[in-house]
Amino acid sequence: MRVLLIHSDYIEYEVKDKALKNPELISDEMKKGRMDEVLVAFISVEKVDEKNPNEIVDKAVEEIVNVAKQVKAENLFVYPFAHLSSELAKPSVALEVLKKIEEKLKEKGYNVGRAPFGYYKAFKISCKGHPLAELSRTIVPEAAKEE
Ligand SMILES: NCC(=O)N[C@H]1[C@@H](O)[C@H](n2cnc3c(N)ncnc32)O[C@@H]1CO
Repeated sequence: MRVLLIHSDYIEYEVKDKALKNPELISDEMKKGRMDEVLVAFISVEKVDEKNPNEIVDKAVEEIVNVAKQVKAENLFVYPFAHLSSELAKPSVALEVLKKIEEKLKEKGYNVGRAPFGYYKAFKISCKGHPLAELSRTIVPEAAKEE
């Protein structure tokens, strides 16, 4: 999994078109969204993550929470982003992983938003620009490390 973390004044998105034959079913209210004072996690779920999705979910949550505590962010935004890797997991696995990350972050008490999966989206983001405002993480299952 590749994660790009941007501590932002805001992020806003608007769904434009389907990017998959069967994108995530969404309500009209999910077609646009905005979150303020937010740590945005752009996430590419990778093929190697299919070896142990649950482990990847837990590791991603741990990484995101660590950064959220450092930048004192209470609002988090999970953004499906297929552009951080050339070896992507299949959409069915990726969506489940992203949903579980969202769910576990909520369980930890954060306000969590998530952009719809399987769409082209317009988005605007305002990076805060402080030294920890732009971070990236690569997360791999333990099983993959032994190969
Ligand atoms: N910016 C627009 C976009 O990325 N759209 C992507 C994601 O929303 C989602 N998607 C598909 N596979 C993945 C994956 N492995 N990881 C994350 N998202 C995925 O499906 C769209 C087409 O790839």
